[in-house]
Amino acid sequence: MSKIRITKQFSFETGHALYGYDGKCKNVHGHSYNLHVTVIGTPIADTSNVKYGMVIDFGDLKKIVKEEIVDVFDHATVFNKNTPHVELAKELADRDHNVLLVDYQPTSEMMVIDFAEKIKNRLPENIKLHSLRLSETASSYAEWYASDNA
Ligand SMILES: Nc1nc2c(c(=O)[nH]1)N=C([C@H](O)[C@H](O)COP(=O)(O)OP(=O)(O)OP(=O)(O)O)CN2
Ligand SMILES: [Zn+2]
Repeated sequence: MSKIRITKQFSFETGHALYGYDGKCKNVHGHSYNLHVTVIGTPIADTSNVKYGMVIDFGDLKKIVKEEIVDVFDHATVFNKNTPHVELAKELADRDHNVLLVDYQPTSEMMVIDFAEKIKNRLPENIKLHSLRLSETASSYAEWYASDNA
């Protein structure tokens, strides 16, 4: 049976700031992020399986990505916890803002690496993460490919 890639798209609104950056993105600001998640596998051949003909039910993929990424990052502001931004984060959290501290500079590149690990850990054994595309703006995106990281 052929290997097939299937893709589901997600969007979420997230704030961030790039500590130490030499441009306007050092300021707290936000993006309407767009995430394409592509997995690869073999469509189920067992006619008695309710998921017959599917690599993975789009609904099951949606559940994983929603729980791991969308529900966590949507309407949160992300800061690198290894920088003085941790103080700003604490102030916001104390005022009941949704703050997310991560262990990296929250660029598209670093976020997509984080997302790849989180999604890979949740996929069934027979389904592999093929690639991710994270768009920060209409003209800027970062991609993670399993083949680049084998
Ligand atoms: N390699 C990266 N460069 C930049 C990132 C990033 O994640 N990876 N992030 C930023 C800022 O957070 C912000 O996204 C600005 O990006 P930019 O594309 O420069 O935004 P503009 O609004 O200026 O884009 P235009 O569409 O060109 O107007 C900066 N760099
Ligand atoms: Zn930005």
